[in-house]
Amino acid sequence: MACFSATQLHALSWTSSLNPNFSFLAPKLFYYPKPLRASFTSSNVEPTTETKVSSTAKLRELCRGHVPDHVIRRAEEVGYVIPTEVQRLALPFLFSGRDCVLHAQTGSGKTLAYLLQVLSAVDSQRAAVQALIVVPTRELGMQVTKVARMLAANPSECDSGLKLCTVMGLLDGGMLKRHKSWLKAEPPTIVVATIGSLSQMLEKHILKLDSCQVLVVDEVDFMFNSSKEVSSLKRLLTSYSSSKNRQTIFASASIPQHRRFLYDCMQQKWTRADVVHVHVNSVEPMPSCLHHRFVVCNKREKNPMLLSLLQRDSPESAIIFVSEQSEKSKKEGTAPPTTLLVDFLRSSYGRFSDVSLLEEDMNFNRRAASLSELRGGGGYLLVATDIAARGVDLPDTTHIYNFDSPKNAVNYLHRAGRTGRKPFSDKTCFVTSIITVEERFVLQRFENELMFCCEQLFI
Ligand SMILES: Nc1ncnc2c1ncn2[C@@H]1O[C@H](COP(=O)(O)OP(=O)(O)OP(=O)(O)O)[C@@H](O)[C@H]1O
Repeated sequence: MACFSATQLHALSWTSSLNPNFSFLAPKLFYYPKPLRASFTSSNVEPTTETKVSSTAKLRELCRGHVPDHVIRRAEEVGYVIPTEVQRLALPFLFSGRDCVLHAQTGSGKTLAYLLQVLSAVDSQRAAVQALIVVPTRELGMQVTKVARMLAANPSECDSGLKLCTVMGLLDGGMLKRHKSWLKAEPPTIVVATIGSLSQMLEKHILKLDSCQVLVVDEVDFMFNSSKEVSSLKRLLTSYSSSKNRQTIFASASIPQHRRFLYDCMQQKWTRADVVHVHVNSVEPMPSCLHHRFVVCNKREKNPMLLSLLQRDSPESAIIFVSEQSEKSKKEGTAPPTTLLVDFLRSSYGRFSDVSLLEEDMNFNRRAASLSELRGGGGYLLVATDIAARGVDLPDTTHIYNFDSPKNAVNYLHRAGRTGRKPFSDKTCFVTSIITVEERFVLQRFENELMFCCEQLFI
């Protein structure tokens, strides 16, 4: 094995981050001197006196003078009293108006961090779109819209005749006709949008971003990696509005080659040059309360193996990830693997009254119904494709099962991150992969890249 000095390694890691061809150096993390738990990079930003926050400060103290009092009260009412680490570190930068890349573990509270800044920047008395939040899926969009509306709601001011901050969900599969009338009649203060619906509105000049002060792109690495979305996203960042006239916030739990990404942000003018990279927990990309396990079996034994695992674990609430149906199998008219598994579980596993399903090919209403049923309370068993892996917040999930292996380490991280989503809880949650012997080395690669250890179960 080649041996590098710390300086050489730093240089290599920098080069590898800038040049995608160096990505084979991924396990470099093992040779790194232990990085800081939280780091501020790109423009070598260290917290200044104004941005330094005591580690015991409550969310109220952090937000005072920036976020309207009724929003802070709402946040407290729903239990957001102590800030999470990313909130404590990022909010001072966000409130100062700096562009930020929020790079922190799944379930660490990035949504509340950017929503508090959005609600501090907008003026609800102005009828103009002042903040835009772009998300990759309708499901995540509905969730963010709901949290934004919940925080913005203020019945007492409504009574006193003051206008409330309005939030529009401009999401794929929504009623675009109704949204057009809404935008023309009285523009909402905040728009949460998927890029497809947003682009239609921008191209037809129904939505204008002249007054947009804050632009958030959630799950930013996913958006830049999606061939369908990337050109629209780039147009949004540079043509439809200018980084000079807005605050830009990017968020994700995974930003592979983040130095390269920050370099691109500045070079391509997606952000201003003094963008801050708030990187929390760079040593541990996944929450530490997760216990990772695997079982080995033949492909044909996967169903009974899953059943044995469910009977053994007796999960309170679980998500089972299954691969999407291949184009070939669609053409052949075969039933999707998700449907087959749901049918199998419905007939052989009686612990839950029903097994829910969430996948791309379902119509949007059924997808929405599936998620709201789960949020209704009580335990659930959800069979899903990777559509549920990004951003979806079902905090009661205690177990994740990878019935089919994720395509890469980033997908593993986001699937695993659908559990362990209670920021101040140490309760162990389980991520279990059902693999064949041949897949063991792939899982080992994920373990190296994401720095976790998987225990083998013998059932
Ligand atoms: N300060 C807080 N106190 C208590 N709970 C919080 C706090 N901030 C966020 N949460 C809760 O933590 C959970 C995860 O938050 P959120 O969805 O923002 O995570 P995230 O960082 O965006 O995760 P992902 O990368 O998976 O999208 C949510 O259920 C949210 O309500």
